[in-house]
Amino acid sequence: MSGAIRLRDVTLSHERHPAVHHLSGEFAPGSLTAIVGPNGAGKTTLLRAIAGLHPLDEGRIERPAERIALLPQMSALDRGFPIACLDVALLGHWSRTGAFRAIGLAERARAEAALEAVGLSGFARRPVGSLSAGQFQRLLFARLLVQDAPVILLDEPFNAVDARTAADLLRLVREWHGQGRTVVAVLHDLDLVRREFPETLLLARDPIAWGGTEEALGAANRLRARMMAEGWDAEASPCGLAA
Ligand SMILES: Nc1ncnc2c1ncn2[C@@H]1O[C@H](COP(=O)(O)OP(=O)(O)OP(=O)(O)O)[C@@H](O)[C@H]1O
Repeated sequence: MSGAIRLRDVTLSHERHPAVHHLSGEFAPGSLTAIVGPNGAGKTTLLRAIAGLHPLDEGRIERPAERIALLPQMSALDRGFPIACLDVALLGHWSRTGAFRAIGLAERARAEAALEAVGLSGFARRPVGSLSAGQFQRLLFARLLVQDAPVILLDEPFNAVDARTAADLLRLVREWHGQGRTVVAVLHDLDLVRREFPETLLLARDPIAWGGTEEALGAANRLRARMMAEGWDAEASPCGLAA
C-alpha cells in the first residue's frame, strides 16, 4: 500500500491567528506516527489540513491520490443526529460510491462485518444518540474499517473511552499498521505513544521534533514545547510578523 504524505514548509492559521508554522517533513508509507504537543499546538488543524479540510497559508502538502480517512475528535461531532448505527458505518462507503449510487448487498455486509469487528454486533438499528461515548467511538472505527483507506488520521481516538474500549481500538490501529497503512494519531498519553508509536511529531505550533519516538520525546524537547506554549500570544499574527 502506498501512502506517503510530504509537508513542505506548511503554515496554517485560523483567521490570521497562528496554528502551525513552517512545518516540513514526511509521514512515510506504512508509518505509525503520533502527533503530540500542548493544547492549542495546532495538532487538530494539521490533521484537517492533511485531510484537505483546512486551507494552507503557505507551503505544500503532497498526499497520495488514494483516499484519506479522518476520525475527528469525538467532541466535534453532533450525536443528536437521528441516524442508526448501520447507516453511520455505511457512510464509510460514501467516498467510493458517491452520494447517488445505491448501496448494494456487499456494501451492507461489509458495514455489518465492521460493526461486529468493533464489538457492536446487534447495534445495527440502534440510533447513534443512544450510544455511550465508548460505543460511539467504536462506531466511528467501524466507519473507518468500511472506508478501507490507505491513510488513516485519528484525532485523540482514545479520549473519553474506558480501558477495554481503548485496548480494542488500539488493536485495530495495530492491525492497520500491520497491513501497511499510513496511520497518524493525535495523542496526549505519552506512555501510550512510547509503547505503541514508533514515530512522533512533537508540535508546539512550531515543529519541535519529528522522528523516532524516544528521541522526539526526550526531556529537552518536551521542555522546549512547554516553554513555547507558555509564550503563546493569542493575538499574534502568523509567524510572529506584524499583520
Ligand atoms: N475554528 C477556529 N477558529 C479560530 N481559532 C481556532 C479554531 N480552531 C482552532 N483555533 C486556534 O488554533 C490554534 C490551534 O488549535 P488546534 O485545535 O489545532 O490545537 P490542538 O493542538 O489540536 O489543541 P488541543 O490539544 O487542545 O486539541 C489554537 O490557538 C486554537 O485556539
